[in-house]
Amino acid sequence: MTALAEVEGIEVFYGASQALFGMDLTIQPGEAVALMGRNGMGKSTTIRALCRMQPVAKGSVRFDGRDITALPSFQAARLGIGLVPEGRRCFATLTVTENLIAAARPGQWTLETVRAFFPRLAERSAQQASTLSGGEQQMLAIGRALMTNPRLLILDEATEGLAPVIRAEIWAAIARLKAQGQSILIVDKTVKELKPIADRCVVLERGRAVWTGATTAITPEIEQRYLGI
Ligand SMILES: Nc1ncnc2c1ncn2[C@@H]1O[C@H](COP(=O)(O)OP(=O)(O)OP(=O)(O)O)[C@@H](O)[C@H]1O
Repeated sequence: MTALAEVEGIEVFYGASQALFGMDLTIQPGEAVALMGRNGMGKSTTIRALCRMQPVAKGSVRFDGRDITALPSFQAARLGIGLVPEGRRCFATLTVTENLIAAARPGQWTLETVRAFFPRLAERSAQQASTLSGGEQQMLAIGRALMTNPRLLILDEATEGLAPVIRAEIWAAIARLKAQGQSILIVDKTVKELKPIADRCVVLERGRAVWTGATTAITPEIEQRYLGI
């Protein structure tokens, strides 16, 4: 089976400072993979490299068997890499509907199906994105990514800063996507919330993958060693 996404031995720099030191990551079709690790270990940088928003100095990025290492980000998006960025970043002055339509590309996800998936967005159709609650903005950010009909949906800290009840709602939505066969890459910090959703976990330490395995195989020792504060 051809992997959906394959990051192999990548090195990434911010100016003179190196952030990734031979990072590897594979996502199979239909798989939900969690990218974990302490602050500053390179999770967001790995995502940025995969989305082609960050140049890769060494190694390769492949999507559906195709080498995309040198592709610009808009072309990676066209191939089906859909990012829900950290901090949500919707168009603040546009309405919910305008935000969704602006992202649209042909496929099963349309304004109607996204509204049915997040009824809250249907209720808020005409409301400006800037006036939505944090949870609603997160739903809109996910809705926007779905509107691109991504083959791989990437969620960077999707539940950060949200109240527990809203977090649960977002996790439930992600679980529904996973059940529909959506391939997902999730960056998040809470093992407890990731366990029921992610099939596999890749742990980063100082810019490389140091542990990978089934999410169910994460022991308290692994948590303490790589994720503990
Ligand atoms: N724009 C940037 N310019 C310079 N250095 C950066 C930049 N973005 C990230 N870095 C550095 O690259 C390294 C990896 O950062 P990255 O944001 O990928 O980590 P992370 O695991 O996503 O962390 P967090 O959980 O805090 O978001 C860190 O040392 C960070 O300081």
